Formats: sequence, structure tokens, C-alpha cells
Amino acid sequence: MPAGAEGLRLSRISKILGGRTIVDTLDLTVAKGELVCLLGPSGCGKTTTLRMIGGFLQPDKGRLTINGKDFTFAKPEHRPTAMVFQNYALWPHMTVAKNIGFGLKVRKLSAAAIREKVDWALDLLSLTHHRDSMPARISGGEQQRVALARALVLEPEVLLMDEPLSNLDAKLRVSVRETIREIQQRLGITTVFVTHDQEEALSIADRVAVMNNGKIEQLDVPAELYRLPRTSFVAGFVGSMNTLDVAPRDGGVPLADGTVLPCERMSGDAGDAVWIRPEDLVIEPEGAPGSTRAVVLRVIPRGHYREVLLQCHGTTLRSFTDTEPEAEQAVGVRATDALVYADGVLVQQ
Ligand SMILES: Nc1ncnc2c1ncn2[C@@H]1O[C@H](COP(=O)(O)OP(=O)(O)OP(=O)(O)O)[C@@H](O)[C@H]1O
Repeated sequence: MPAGAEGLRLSRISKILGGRTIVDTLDLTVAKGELVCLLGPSGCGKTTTLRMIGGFLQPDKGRLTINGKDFTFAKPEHRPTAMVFQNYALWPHMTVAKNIGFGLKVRKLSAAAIREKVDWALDLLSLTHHRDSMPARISGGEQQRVALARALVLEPEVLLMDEPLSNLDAKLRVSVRETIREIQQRLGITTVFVTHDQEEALSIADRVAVMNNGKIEQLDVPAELYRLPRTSFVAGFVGSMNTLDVAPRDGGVPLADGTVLPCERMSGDAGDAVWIRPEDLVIEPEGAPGSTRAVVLRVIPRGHYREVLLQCHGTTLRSFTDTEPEAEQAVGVRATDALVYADGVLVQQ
């Protein structure tokens, strides 16, 4: 965990639902002001974990503290948390301003205090011009900003977000994501953000917790998670990979016909799988020293780079490259970096 005070701590939290262990003795500490993403495939227990933090579900085992105080069994309304949902969950018959102020009304704040806080939130999220609009009349991105404003006026110590961007189209997703991150950092709110989208997690989080079967497989800053995925599950979930089920040999990677693809750096020298990121597979002119021959099968333009499929001694490889090879062209390839796994666990020298 980064230096600084602790905001949220889950200690050995478990939850059984329908006779199955959905969250399994999970430990997670989030620093004050930090944004941690829970990332993982459908059904791995992300939402169940978030619902336990929000108090909508009670853990069967374990303990949960917020800023040092125990809230393991507290009801949602007695916790210093606020949740933003995937489907916005706005009241359709209330204006934007009334939606934002609803939780404050429930808390019996004076009309003047509610107005002041709602004005602050409208301004923060650039929604002032929609103060009197009905939710159905504003866009999806604006509706999600209203949902965020409604959570923020409650001044939560921990903000919980459950796939808040998944109902938005790709372009809007990026812009609302940037708004969320900017405001979260400006206000310094401890945040747990659930997503199954690895690109979203890597771009918004201070740290990402990759979950599998109710457990956290790796909790790390995005760059480290990408650079050194500690299990093949994490490696398969974060970024793109060439996955070869072979043992490394002679400082490289044996291909289908036994030829060794040279590799400059390998995480280890013994294992049962070698994984190479496409950007670590370099394309050079045929016969370049330290390379092995390959034939280009397909070139897919990806904007500022190209995705190239190669036939290399009986093995199909994928490279992301700045070079401009053509289909059927013979080239040289070599790997700069490779991750070696044994029984699904990263081998490090
Ligand atoms: N009330 C329940 N009774 C039985 N099983 C449940 C219940 N709620 C959730 N589950 C199961 O728990 C598992 C984890 O659900 P959860 O919603 O936490 O997953 P998730 O990682 O958030 O996935 P998704 O991205 O699909 O929402 C799923 O297999 C789900 O079917």
C-alpha cells in the first residue's frame, strides 16, 4: 500500500452465497485518497465484495474498517460510504437537482444546506445548466454524472463504483472516466471501482486488484501489473499475449519445428510456458543478426501501430510494430522480453 493513512481495510472477508464461496478470505487495504480497481472476469466476486463494503451484504467471516472504525455489520445508511451503480438508478420523476439532493433530504438537512451542497455538486460536474432537467431528457454520460454528484454530496469517506461506465459508448466512457478520476483526486476520496475492462482499470486506478474465484491474485500499480503479471491468469487478463506452452531452451523459445526464437531477457530459465507481449516481438529485415525467419500472414492497421500475424517455424505469432511489413513478406523476428511460468506462476530469477 502507498505511504499514508489507511482508508479502508478488509481483513479475511468471506461470503458464501447459494452454498458457494463467492469471496474467499480476502484481504484488501486501500489508502486514504487512493483509487483501487477490482478487476476480474464475470462471476469472480467483484460486486459481492463491493456490496459488503457498502453494507448491502454482510460478510460470513472477516472484518471491515473505514478510517480505523469497525463497520463490518453496520447498515448501509450508517456507513460513511456512497455507491454509484452501473444503471445510474436515478429517480425518473425528479429533476436533476432533486435527484442530487435526495439523500440529503433523507438525512433531514435544511433546505438552505441542501441547496448549497447541490449547487456545489452541479458546478463540480458541469451540470448547472441541467439543474431543472428530468433524467430522461439528458444523455447517458450526463445521467452518470448526476449519479456521481448524488454520491458526492453525501461527502462519503469511501466512494464505491460498480461498473459505472459500462452503459456508455466507447468515446463517452473515456471522457466520463477522466472526469471521475479528476474529481476523485481533487477531493481525495478513497474509492473502490469495479470493472471487468482491463484498459479502464489500468488507466484510472492507483492500484489494481485482479480477482479470480473470490480471491485477489495480484494487487499492484498498473505499470507493474502489466510488466510482471505474477500468475498466468493475471497475464491473460491484462493486455495481449503470445502464449506458448513450451519450456524455454538455449536462451530462447522453442517453436513448433524445434527452432529457437532468440529472446534478450527472460524472467526465468525453467518453466512450462513462455508468454511474450506482442510489442516485445520485434520485426526486422530478413537475416538481421539475432533474429529468426518468419513470414507475414496478415497486417492489421491499428492507428498509430500495426498488428502483424507471423508464421514462424510452424508457430503463429502476433507482433505490435511501427514497421510496415507486407503480407507474404519474409522478415526476421526476435523477442526482447518474455515471461516464463511454471504451473501458472511466474518464474523469476
Ligand atoms: N444471492 C446470490 N445467491 C447465489 N449466488 C449468487 C448470489 N449473488 C451472486 N451470486 C453468484 O456469485 C458469483 C459472483 O457474483 P458477483 O456479482 O460478485 O460477480 P462479479 O465479479 O461482480 O461479476 P459480474 O461482472 O458479472 O457482475 C456469481 O457466480 C453469482 O451468480
